[in-house]
Amino acid sequence: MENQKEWLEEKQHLEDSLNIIVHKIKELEHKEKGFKENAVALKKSFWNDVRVNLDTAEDVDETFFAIKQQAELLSDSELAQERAIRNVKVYERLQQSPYFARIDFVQDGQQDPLKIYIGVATLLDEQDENIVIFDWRAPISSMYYDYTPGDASYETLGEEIHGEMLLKRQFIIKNGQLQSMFNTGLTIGDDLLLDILAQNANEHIRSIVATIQAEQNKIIRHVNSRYLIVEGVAGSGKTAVALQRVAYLLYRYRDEMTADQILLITPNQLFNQYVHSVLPDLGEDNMQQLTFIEYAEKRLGKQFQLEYPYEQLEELLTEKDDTQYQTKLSIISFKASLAYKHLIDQYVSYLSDKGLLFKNIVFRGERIITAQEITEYFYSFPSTMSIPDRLQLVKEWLLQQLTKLEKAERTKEWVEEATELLDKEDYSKSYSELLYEGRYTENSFDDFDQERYKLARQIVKKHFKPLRNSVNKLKFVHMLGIYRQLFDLNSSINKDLQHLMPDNWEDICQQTLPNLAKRFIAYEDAAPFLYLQDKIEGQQTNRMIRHVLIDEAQDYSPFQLTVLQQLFPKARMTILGDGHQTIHPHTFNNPSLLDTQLYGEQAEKMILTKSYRSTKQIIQLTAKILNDGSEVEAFNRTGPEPSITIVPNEVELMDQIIQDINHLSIKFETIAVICKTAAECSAVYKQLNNRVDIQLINHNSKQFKKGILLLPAYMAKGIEFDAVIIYNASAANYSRESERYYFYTACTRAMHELHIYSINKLTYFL
Ligand SMILES: Nc1ncnc2c1ncn2[C@@H]1O[C@H](COP(=O)(O)OP(=O)(O)OP(=O)(O)O)[C@@H](O)[C@H]1O
Repeated sequence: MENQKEWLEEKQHLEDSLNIIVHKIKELEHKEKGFKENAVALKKSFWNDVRVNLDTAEDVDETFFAIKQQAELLSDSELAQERAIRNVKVYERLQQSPYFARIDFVQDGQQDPLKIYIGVATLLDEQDENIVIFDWRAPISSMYYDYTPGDASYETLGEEIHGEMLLKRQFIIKNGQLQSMFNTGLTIGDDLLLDILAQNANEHIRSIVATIQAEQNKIIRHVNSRYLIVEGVAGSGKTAVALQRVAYLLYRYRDEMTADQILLITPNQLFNQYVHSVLPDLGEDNMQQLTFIEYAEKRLGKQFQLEYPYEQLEELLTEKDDTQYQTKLSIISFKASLAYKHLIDQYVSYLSDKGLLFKNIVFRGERIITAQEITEYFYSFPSTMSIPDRLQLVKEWLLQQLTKLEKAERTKEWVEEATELLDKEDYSKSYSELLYEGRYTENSFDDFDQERYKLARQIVKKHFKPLRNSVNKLKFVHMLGIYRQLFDLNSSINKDLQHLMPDNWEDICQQTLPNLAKRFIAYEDAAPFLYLQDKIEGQQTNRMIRHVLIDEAQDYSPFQLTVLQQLFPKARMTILGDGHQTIHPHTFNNPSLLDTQLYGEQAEKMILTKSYRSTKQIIQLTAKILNDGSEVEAFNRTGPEPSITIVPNEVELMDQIIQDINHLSIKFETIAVICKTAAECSAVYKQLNNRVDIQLINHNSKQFKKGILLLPAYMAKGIEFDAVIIYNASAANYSRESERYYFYTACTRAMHELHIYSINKLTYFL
């Protein structure tokens, strides 16, 4: 009876809230119409309201200000209209589901409890006086995530407010209809969470706003330290939390920060698509997204061929020869290390006195300024000046030299010839320019010479323009040569800096030089190359970005972190990852980005130990792969035991996988067949393609649709699927200790079912 009464009361409350929302929408639509009409009227009357008078300088100023004022009025009206449209959208979202929770809280010293309804946005009453729905990010809403009924507190404006939470209730409201409600006890609606986690996977990660757990809430709302490091087991919600955190930061700093000042660094384009819908679903604009290789490509891609991380991985994962494998691995991990950064720092000090390389400046096949001349000019400045400062002076000097050379060039024969060959259009352009400059008089004697002179000037200027541009961009610095010189065993650098070079330095040189000769920058060289370039040419920075989040941080090297820190000097950082999912070789034998020591005093670390993605059975099996005693706490959701099947050959394997797919397709929407490499995927695709409807995902894939997917493990990073089939977990396929975490990452993508196959002997990881 009591329940029935509460149900009816809540239904009534929902109806009242919906009425307010309808009222707000109508009001806003009315206002929006007004702003629109105003903008149209302003546009129509724009020139009537501005008196254009250009007679005197004062008149020009007056006209300018009148136009500016009118433009500002128009822009205000358009902005107000945009804001109104945006708010209508927020209310329309609230109309579907105005709130997901209610807490009743009585503050110490007060009598009446406050009923706090919590939703994805704030709703005020019709008079705009009282809050009907609290935004989930409001300080008071924090209690919903942090406490169970009983003593509770929250912090607002630096003050701690204490009291008692009398009730904590959750709602499921869909299409404006109350579907269910339940009072919760110990943790936030285990039932609701269970319900959500048992659902099928999606092409996009979902918002977790209604079921954020207390330990996740701390991360979302943390604002104290410059660096927040989050180490969390597979499936513990790191990505979900990162996205909720962006929404929180946008709310908390809404007057200071916009979505385009937040950057999420992601592993690949597929992942970008996977996470891109959460913020719009929460009514916020999306943050910017970038992969490290995209950044490197923006800076180096035009001049060099860059190796993609997947290419590096494929090469290592398919390397059969153990010695070769170890050599490659050690080279890659040295180039990712802070020891290598130190070597480059010392190299830069060395270059301060000698050894910087320049290019000749060539015009029409002729060296007009030699590299030697530039070198001499550069080193004529004292070495107390920084290299970038000296390069700026060299640049100015070169531009002056070019101006002199350009003048001298005008009388050369080739210019005369080029003038003869000009078409009518160029002539008339030069004629009108001369007229504009007041040098053409229609009747003066030297008009013809003037025109010739003008044309010659134009021709030479046009030919010199690319040179000037290159000088302005410091292209005269021979960056590739400078980087290459470091690996030249015959150069004096190798003697001077020998004490900083590892034992296998010769191997490193032998492997690097042929690449550089082909203008090929291996993935492990990208960050060091950019770092060296910045040290020499001057630091490139982006001061607009205020917060950088690095997801899957375990796969970035300390060197890459340095490059990012220098690139975004104004940014705070949230760094999320799981050491057990390290798959990129450059991180092996190097400090992890999850290690606070890399950041000094300014870092705080938070740990997530509970996994929400997979069933208890899957978590128990995958935890065994780690073999280091580490514990993964499973959320209490059960499912069938994962299967491990040994088959004698590939034909049998295909048959079994097809059987599995057919069987799994009945209950699930997204089934992934995960292979070790793209090469293996291609071979499997050929076999499966005409027997089942399967999507092949590779490094170029930007999105996936629900269905059956075939992909290499590195592309599945960060993503999840209803069921996962591991293609061939044989001892032959996964034999190296360094592939353990790679295999673990693949298996932990499964939410509900995991099926592992092996041709003959199974990998020792299991
Ligand atoms: N509080 C929560 N409420 C509902 N779902 C949650 C919650 N926390 C995590 N999840 C769900 O658990 C799954 C795993 O989350 P997510 O992908 O963010 O984990 P992760 O730590 O980034 O995993 P990995 O490191 O393995 O890629 C997702 O489906 C996510 O929606």
